[in-house]
Amino acid sequence: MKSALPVPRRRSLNGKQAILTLLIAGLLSLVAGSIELARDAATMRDEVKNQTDHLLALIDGTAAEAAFQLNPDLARQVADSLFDGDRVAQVALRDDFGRTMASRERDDDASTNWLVTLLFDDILHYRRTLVYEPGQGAPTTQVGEIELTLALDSLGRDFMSRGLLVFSLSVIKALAIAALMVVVFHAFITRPLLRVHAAIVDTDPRRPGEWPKPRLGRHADDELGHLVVSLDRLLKAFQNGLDQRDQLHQISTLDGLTGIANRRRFDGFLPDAWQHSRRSRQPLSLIFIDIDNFKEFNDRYGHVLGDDTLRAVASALSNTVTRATDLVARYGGEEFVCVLADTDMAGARAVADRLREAILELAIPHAGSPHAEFVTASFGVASAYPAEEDEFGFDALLERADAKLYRAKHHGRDRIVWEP
Ligand SMILES: Nc1nc2c(ncn2[C@@H]2O[C@H](COP(=O)(O)OP(=O)(O)OP(=O)(O)O)[C@@H](O)[C@H]2O)c(=O)[nH]1
Repeated sequence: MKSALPVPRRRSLNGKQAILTLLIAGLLSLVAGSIELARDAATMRDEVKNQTDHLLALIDGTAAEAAFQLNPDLARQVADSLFDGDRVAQVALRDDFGRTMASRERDDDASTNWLVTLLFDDILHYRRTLVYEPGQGAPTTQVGEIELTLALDSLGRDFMSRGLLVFSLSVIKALAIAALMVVVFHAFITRPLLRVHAAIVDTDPRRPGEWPKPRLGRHADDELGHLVVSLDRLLKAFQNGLDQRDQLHQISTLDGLTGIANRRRFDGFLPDAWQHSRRSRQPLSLIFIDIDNFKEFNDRYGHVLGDDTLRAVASALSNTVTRATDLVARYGGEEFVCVLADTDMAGARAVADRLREAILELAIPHAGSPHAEFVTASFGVASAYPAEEDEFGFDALLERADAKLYRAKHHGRDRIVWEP
């Protein structure tokens, strides 16, 4: 029967593991990306300084020549060559008196962000003194200067596009490692764990010792393998406990002398049979059986033979009533009771006839019996169709069967008395 309890929504261990790993990976990739970005910014600063120094070194001779000759055309050519592209915002070439010989300037975008300003503001400006070397041992002369300012917006654009690439690559690397970790963890840890979980879920709680113990292969020697071994021991011990409980329960419901069901078993069985009949709207019958003049038998043949007789009668009764839904029990002393499920009065009388015959067929001598030379028994039969509202009617059925048995005894024994 299915439990009516609400089944809690199961969350996937795999899913949790994947989300957690991705979260950690995301966090790590942010940190790693930022570090990469900082390193790239430092590299870019060095590159920009070196390139600019190199550029200024390249034009240094020509610029000095232009300043020395006070040649504005050459000075313009120098300024133009430096101003090529968008990296330079402003360039000016001055003679030794500070007069501007050539200059170029473009508007720098003022909206450049704070990070770019912070990173590059201190390497934007360059000023070089122009020195003329006449050669042939003549002394060098200072002839002017060249001033150059780099464009912050251009540097910012370059840095942003490089940074985006570096940062994206770092994030992609971290995510790829995380995905690999998810797959590896799933294969090595989560999947075997889930197999243990599935095996426990599939275990029949009534037969825990027969659980489908998972084979974990390469995990046999590690903690997972030990977990399965410990679980196996635990479930087997649990199974032993259940088996012992069942054995004790069986022993406690069996009669020690005859081996058939005892009074305790009968007391539990009758109400259940009654409820079953109520539900299925089937009749239920009861037969009380009492060996006749058994006191006399004991007195004449002794208790040992008396016990043998009780065993033989019990065996005859249980061999006659063989349906799984019926029960033969020793009610007490030399008295037996028989519960017949789904059986009406006619059926119960037929069973009682067969039981009487079975006892007679034993042909156990009973010299002291006033009415027969063999052991006989008296029978009281009662039957009922349990009504839906009659939950405890089995007590009345018991009383009625007992009353019939009393009448059978009263009317000379060795007989079956039934209702009405
Ligand atoms: N050997 C033996 N005798 C038992 C056992 N249990 C009950 N008895 C005997 O069964 C006898 C029952 O005697 P009564 O109740 O007087 O009934 P009865 O002699 O059979 O007479 P009716 O039932 O009226 O025919 C008693 O002598 C009990 O000692 C048992 O386990 N072993």
